[in-house]
This record gives sequence, structure tokens and C-alpha cells, in this order.
Amino acid sequence: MTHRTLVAEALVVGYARGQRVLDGASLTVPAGRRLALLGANGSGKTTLLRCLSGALEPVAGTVAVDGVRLRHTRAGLRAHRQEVQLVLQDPDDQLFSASVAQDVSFGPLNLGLPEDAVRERVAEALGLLGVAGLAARPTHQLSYGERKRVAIAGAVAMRPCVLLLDEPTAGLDPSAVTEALAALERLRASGSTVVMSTHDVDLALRWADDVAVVVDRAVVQGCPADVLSDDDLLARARLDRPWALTVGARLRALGLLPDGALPRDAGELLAALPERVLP
Ligand SMILES: Nc1ncnc2c1ncn2[C@@H]1O[C@H](COP(=O)(O)OP(=O)(O)OP(=O)(O)O)[C@@H](O)[C@H]1O
Repeated sequence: MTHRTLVAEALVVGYARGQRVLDGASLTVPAGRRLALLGANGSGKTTLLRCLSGALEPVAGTVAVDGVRLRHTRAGLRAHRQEVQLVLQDPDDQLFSASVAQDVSFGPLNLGLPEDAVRERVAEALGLLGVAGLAARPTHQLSYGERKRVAIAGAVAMRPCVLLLDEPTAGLDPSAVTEALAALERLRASGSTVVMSTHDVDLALRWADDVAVVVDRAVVQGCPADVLSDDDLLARARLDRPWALTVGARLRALGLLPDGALPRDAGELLAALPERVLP
């Protein structure tokens, strides 16, 4: 797998006539960067991800991978899905087979790959997600967190250059979130560029290289610390400022952090404090 750049330009989407969910939404997912997609409930994050994956055809606008434009023909969609995979928020929308191994084999088998290549991809995908031990388990017996990981493994078995994850950490306990983030790092190291939608601004700040906010039917994209401290944007998008930015700004104003210091989480904050505060 090789990281690739995914670009959406001027997307227009409306489910009902005359009502637009996206109206001129543009987004760039640079190859190899972690991108977090934020926005209020119903703002259009899933709609945008579905356009990026090819599952939904916009009324207007384009989607392209490394400059190659997505065509909504059978051949065009087939080619796009080998590069870009979407994992839905609810794993039960994605898992259909009796066993985990069968489920994860589904995509590679559909590509017409020989059995040994399929087996290799399934083992690789389950390994990357840290669920190799679940291969023989019936999918209906799995916990919610296990089902989420297996659903991601199903997409990973397609060896996508860009992996789109709709709220992959929603409903996971804190240690499962940590494990999921470690799995995403392994995926990135293996060549998949990762986009995740989330409602967690603190997670977006500490995980992402870039953030994109879906607001007023368009997308505002930029560096996490800049976008997530833009109070006007945050209010329009019904998001809170991440606590680390609020506390960091206060500590800088008190002279307890150097001017350029931008701790993104508790560990970075403690590390940045001077010894007189934290001997
Ligand atoms: N298939 C559909 N038919 C009609 N309307 C739809 C459909 N899918 C989504 N919508 C509407 O489009 C809007 C955007 O929905 P979308 O699921 O993209 O938002 P979201 O940002 O992912 O929300 P959430 O954070 O709640 O998951 C909502 O008003 C939703 O009701």
C-alpha cells in the first residue's frame, strides 16, 4: 500500500429536492497525514465520507485520488474502492458473515484473489487490528468494540491507500480507544492514510495532523491548534474548545509556559511546565 492524496472539490449533496446537506464542500486529505473530521450531529460528516468513498454520488463536484478523478461507473467505482475504503459507524451495518475470518475475506474474495492470497490478507488485517485471536469466532458473539475492530479489518483487507473511518472510537472504553489509536498507527505505517470522523475535540487535537470541520454545508480545514481555537467557528459548528488549548493559553498568559508551547494532552502539558511549578 502507498499513501495517496484524496481531494474533494466543491461537493454539492442534497437528499431531498431543494435541500442541500453539502453545498460547495472541499477537502484535501494529504498523503500520509492523519485527518480528523469534526462537526455537529447532522452537519454532514457521514455524507462527506460517503462521497469520498464513492458510495454516494454528489449532485456536483469532484473526488480524486492522486489527481485521478472518481467516475461513478461500475469500473470507476471498482477502481476507487481498491484505493479508498469506508468503515461505517455501526459495525452491524458492515458485518454479515457467520465467522470473523469469513467476514474479513469477503472483499478480497470479491476481487477474485486466489485463496492463499485471501488468507494472507485476512491474517494481515486481523493482525494490524490486534484481533488475530478472533478469526474463528462467530461474529454475532463479539462485543461491540470487537465488532468495530473486525469491521475495520474487513476494510483493511482491501489494502486501501486511504481509509475513512466514521466515528471509530465512539462507544469504546478508554483503553479500547488507546488500542484503536495504536492500530491506526500500525495502519499508517503500513501505508494507509487515515481519516476519522469524531465528536471528540480533545482526541482530534492530540491525534490529528489536520482537522476539517463540517459547518454551514461546507468544510473548514487547517492545523488542529488554529482551527480548534477559532471561537467563532467552534460556535457555528457547536463544538467546544479542547481543554488543552484553554489550559495552555491560560498558562502562557501567566508566564508558566513559553510563548510557542502548545501542549496537546496532559503528558505534553506536564512535560512543558517549568521545574519551579512541577519540581
Ligand atoms: N439517506 C438519507 N436520506 C435523507 N436524508 C439523509 C440521509 N442521510 C443523511 N440524511 C440527512 O443529511 C444530514 C446530514 O447527515 P449525516 O449523517 O451526514 O450527518 P453527520 O454529521 O454524520 O451526523 P452525526 O454526527 O449525527 O452522525 C442530516 O440532516 C440527515 O438527516
